[in-house]
Amino acid sequence: MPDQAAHQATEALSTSEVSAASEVSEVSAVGGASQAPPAVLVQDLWKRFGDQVAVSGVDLTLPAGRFIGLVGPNGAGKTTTLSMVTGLLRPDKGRVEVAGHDVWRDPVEAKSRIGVLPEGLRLFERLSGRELLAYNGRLRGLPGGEVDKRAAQLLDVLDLAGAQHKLVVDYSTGMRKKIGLAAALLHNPEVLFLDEPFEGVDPVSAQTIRGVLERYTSSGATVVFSSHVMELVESLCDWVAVMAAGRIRAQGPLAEVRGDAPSLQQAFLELVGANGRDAGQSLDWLGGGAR
Ligand SMILES: Nc1ncnc2c1ncn2[C@@H]1O[C@H](COP(=O)(O)OP(=O)(O)OP(=O)(O)O)[C@@H](O)[C@H]1O
Repeated sequence: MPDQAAHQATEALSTSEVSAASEVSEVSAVGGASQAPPAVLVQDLWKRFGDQVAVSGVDLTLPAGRFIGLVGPNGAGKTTTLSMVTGLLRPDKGRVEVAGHDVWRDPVEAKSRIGVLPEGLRLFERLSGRELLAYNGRLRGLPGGEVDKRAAQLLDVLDLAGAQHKLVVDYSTGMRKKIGLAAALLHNPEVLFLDEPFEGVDPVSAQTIRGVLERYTSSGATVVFSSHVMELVESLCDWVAVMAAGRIRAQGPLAEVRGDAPSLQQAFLELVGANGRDAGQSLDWLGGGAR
């Protein structure tokens, strides 16, 4: 039932809303995939916080039109990398292009093609969900009528129509993720970056979000999302980059990165060197009861 609901809901999004993304895929189809710029190109990216090197020499080439997962253990550098790729944090060194535009030299062009749902999303709490979308749409330069139409459709699809006049400060964690996603999608970006988009989201809402994202990528747009949940990445993504200790350990089509391992989880544990790590055996006092 949630599957059907998500399908019907995503059908409600008009084809005009994905037209920019479709144009991208048509270019690839006519000109050949090799001629379209990658969705994201990262070269020799570095970031240090004091003594801590958070990102050390990351190179990434993420193809357009894919559902891409960026995975890695806590502290691997995923958020820092995504922040630099989306123009939110200045790199110490390196180059980032999104859809062929340099994020740091040509930020206006690059940012008009990007949608972002960052970690720890800060929203204007004293606006209603509907007002927040109207504000974002106008900031993005969309005409008022178009903003109204898209906002109403997104609120409907994401099951927020009933809460559209409620203040954002009164939204639950999952509702905040969904309104943040709606704001990130409103201008129909070519590349959507999502930091842990399913965290704190219930299974029905997760299914709805999934439906929206699948519809979005099927029209030629690109999703890049970070997650710790390997089953989710394995079921959603067709391209994966694995990060550990500030470096990329593997990147490529899901099947290639998984290799002969029985699951992405197993491949991940091997790639980040976590296999065989003491998983609590040294805590010989732990077990309840004894003092
Ligand atoms: N503003 C900051 N100041 C100091 N250190 C930071 C800052 N931001 C990140 N770091 C450090 O950089 C490293 C990478 O952090 P980052 O948040 O990018 O990792 P992550 O892969 O997103 O982790 P998680 O999965 O736990 O969210 C960590 O060691 C973190 O402590």
